[in-house]
Amino acid sequence: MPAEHDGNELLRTEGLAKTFGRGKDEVRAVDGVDLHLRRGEVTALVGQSGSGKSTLGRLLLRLADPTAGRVVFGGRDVTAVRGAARRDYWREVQAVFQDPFAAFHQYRRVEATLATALQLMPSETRESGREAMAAALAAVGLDAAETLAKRPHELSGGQRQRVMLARALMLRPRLLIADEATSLLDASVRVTVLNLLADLRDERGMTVLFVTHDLGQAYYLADRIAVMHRGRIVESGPAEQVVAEPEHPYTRSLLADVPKLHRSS
Ligand SMILES: Nc1ncnc2c1ncn2[C@@H]1O[C@H](COP(=O)(O)OP(=O)(O)OP(=O)(O)O)[C@@H](O)[C@H]1O
Repeated sequence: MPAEHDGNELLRTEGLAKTFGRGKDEVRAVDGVDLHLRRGEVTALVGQSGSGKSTLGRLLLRLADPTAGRVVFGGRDVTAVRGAARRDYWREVQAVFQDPFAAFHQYRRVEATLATALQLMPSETRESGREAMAAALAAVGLDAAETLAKRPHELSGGQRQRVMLARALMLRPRLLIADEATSLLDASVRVTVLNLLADLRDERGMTVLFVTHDLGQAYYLADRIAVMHRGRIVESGPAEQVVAEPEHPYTRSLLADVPKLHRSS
């Protein structure tokens, strides 16, 4: 796949790498990745467990420092942003993860969880925090009056994941990274969340990086698919093309093992 340096590009990585350990224990979790995310598109990053997807996601989020390479967001090199500049970056790039329980305190009410997003908002807009919470909950199909006082155990898995999406949306990010965000959900709820991500793209023009081990879900949702294997992107292109005419043997092996979307695992 040739590099795309068109005006539609929101994020790109250049030779991005992350190595853990040394000598014989060395693991090249991310090994020279050139990833391109276009504005207003869903790109799926697909690979089996251990292929390096989460490490790449953490590098993009600036939660880890790369061993080599660059991350360019909106034309700006963000590879080494820290402190206030990193907090600014997090307004533009938000993430939801597999287990919404893990990210937040078990006994914390939804309102307190959503309030943590306000800390990242510019102070002049914090006044309207409650409205921002209600609007974000409405955008994910939840009612503020019913939801704000609830604790995680009073919500279903799908509702919890939608609360985490609402939290991310409050910051109106330009890029949303969804890392196995639908993996633990029941099949019907999973389709609801996948459709919600599609709506965010279609109605808000949001750019989404959808990280998954499941090529079936990737095909359902994504405009483009990048296949990751042993720290490298081994194949990428329009979703139709990658699925219909896979070039790499690893992609073909993933295809042979596509779980049906309506199955729960
Ligand atoms: N902090 C770390 N220290 C050492 N090795 C690590 C660390 N984080 C990840 N690795 C290794 O890097 C490789 C890629 O891991 P990573 O979690 O990114 O893969 P993944 O595709 O996201 O898999 P999963 O879906 O199971 O999380 C694995 O071999 C893993 O053991």
